[in-house]
Amino acid sequence: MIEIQHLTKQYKKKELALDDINLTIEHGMFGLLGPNGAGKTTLMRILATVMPATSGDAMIDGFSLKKNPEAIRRKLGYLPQIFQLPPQLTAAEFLDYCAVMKGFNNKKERKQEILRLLEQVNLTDKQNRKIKTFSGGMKQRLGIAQALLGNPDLIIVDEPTAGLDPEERVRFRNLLARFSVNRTVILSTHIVADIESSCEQLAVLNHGQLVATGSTSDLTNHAEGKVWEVEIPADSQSFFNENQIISSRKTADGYVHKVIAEIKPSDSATLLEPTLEDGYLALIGRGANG
Ligand SMILES: Nc1ncnc2c1ncn2[C@@H]1O[C@H](COP(=O)(O)OP(=O)(O)OP(=O)(O)O)[C@@H](O)[C@H]1O
Repeated sequence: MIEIQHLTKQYKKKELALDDINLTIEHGMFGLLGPNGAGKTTLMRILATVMPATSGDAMIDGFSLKKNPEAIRRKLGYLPQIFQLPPQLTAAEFLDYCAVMKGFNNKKERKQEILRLLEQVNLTDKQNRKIKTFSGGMKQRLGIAQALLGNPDLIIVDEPTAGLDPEERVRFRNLLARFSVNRTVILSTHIVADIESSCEQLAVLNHGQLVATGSTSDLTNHAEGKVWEVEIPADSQSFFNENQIISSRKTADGYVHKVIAEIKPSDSATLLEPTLEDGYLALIGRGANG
């Protein structure tokens, strides 16, 4: 279990990247959702002991991040948002190198561990191929294999699906969900679909602040009674601002907008059942993404 207590981060004299974060994360797959610049990477890097917090602490399975980062490092696997893989090495050579760095000194044990990991991430038949020939999805799977070295209790994965095609994204998400059965996996993303099917619990960060925690249905409920379908005839002007519009489609007579509004925006507007994405967009204060 992870208990984050009053965690704050300030980069030089800039505004707070994390502002007094308090959060409990249990076993299973946990989603950390937030728009670009929300503070997700900052939080992931602090939990992964790569960077210190300005103030506050987190207890990870009883160890303090501040007082005992080495003990936490031993229990932790981390896949950063941006990582470089050596293009000339094969998948097996790369994992062998990582295993040596992690202290696997026995050659036979190291080999067994690498074969186990390659199988887990479905790269056994690619183990002798050079990394420079790998697709984005294969590189991410190799990245998660190095994070799984030593069977850590906690895996932190920062925006892993960026740049993957839809099929690879689904495959990677399923892979993470499988690994979360006996451990904690924290998945940070700005893509709601990454969280929807796989995370029981989640938190939403925005401008360095924790704006929601709970289940996916708790998040969906933030948009309850606020999502409307509105028809705008071709000869009328749309009266919604960009932040309210979730989606638009053209019809023969004009447009149909899906919008977020606290009150019924027009007589003909129809109330819709919110989705998780609607809940998220309502919470961070915008309809249109980006
Ligand atoms: N090394 C740094 N020095 C100064 N400011 C930084 C640094 N890293 C991040 N920031 C700032 O801290 C805030 C949070 O950034 P962070 O990268 O943690 O957000 P994020 O949610 O991960 O966003 P993204 O999805 O774009 O990576 C942003 O305002 C960012 O500009």
